[in-house]
Amino acid sequence: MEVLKIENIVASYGRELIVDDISFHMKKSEFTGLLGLNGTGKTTLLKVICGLLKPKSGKCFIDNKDMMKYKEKERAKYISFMPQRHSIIYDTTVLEVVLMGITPYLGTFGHPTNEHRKIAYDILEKMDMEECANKNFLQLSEGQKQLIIVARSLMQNSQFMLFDEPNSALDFNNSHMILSKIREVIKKERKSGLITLHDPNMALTYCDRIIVLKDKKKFADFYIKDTDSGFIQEVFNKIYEDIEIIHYNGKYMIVK
Ligand SMILES: Nc1ncnc2c1ncn2[C@@H]1O[C@H](COP(=O)(O)OP(=O)(O)OP(=O)(O)O)[C@@H](O)[C@H]1O
Repeated sequence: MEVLKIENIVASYGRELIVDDISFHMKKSEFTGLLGLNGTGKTTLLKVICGLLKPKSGKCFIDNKDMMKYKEKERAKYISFMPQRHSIIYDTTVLEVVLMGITPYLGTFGHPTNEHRKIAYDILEKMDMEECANKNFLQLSEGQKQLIIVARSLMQNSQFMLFDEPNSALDFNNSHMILSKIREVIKKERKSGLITLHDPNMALTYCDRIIVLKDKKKFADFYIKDTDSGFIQEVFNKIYEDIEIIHYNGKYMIVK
């Protein structure tokens, strides 16, 4: 699996058009930030890409196979989606939540093996969360829950990983930790990530490429290292207004 092609996606809820003709490709070893103001359709687009929402028109292809031709469980082996809000409402341990990531690989009556448990522990350890493994998930703080849901996505180990604001409830340190962890997995294992973020500086720090949505359309799509600061400033000024771009330690940062 080399490329996920997102082609001419149009999506709506009822009559209201939300995403209008968006196309791009997700490639191996690439980490892409999806930016845009509240309500610009970022989550809607992610839901279409992972197959949770049927588009009005347009298609997604993995290596030229229409993704809708895959059964849900099969598709989950190729694409993971970390939603903004988890739907876990029953008592279960943190470890069991992380192990849910392995479900697409198990048969109907299959259970996670000891090897799976070891992998889940390792992921928790890398996030400094191993001491929580046997705690009740529902009793964690919202930020800790968010870390565990990211861990579940990493456990799923899909080629294409989608994350919807995985750092929205995280403190400054954990926010940086989780973004650098996701980047590390993408680079080491040659995966491909698409992440919605509200802080453009996090995107400029950790992503290779930035896609910006505006007025239901793809407004900009650029690779940070190939793009000059003037262009980036122009794009972000049209979104965030009155910003300036500064160059610090080899990275761009924007200030308002
Ligand atoms: N289930 C739904 N039914 C109807 N309208 C919806 C639904 N989900 C989202 N919308 C509408 O679609 C538009 C885009 O929402 P979406 O959640 O995709 O935006 P977003 O860019 O992810 O926003 P945010 O940054 O606030 O998370 C919004 O106007 C929203 O009200």
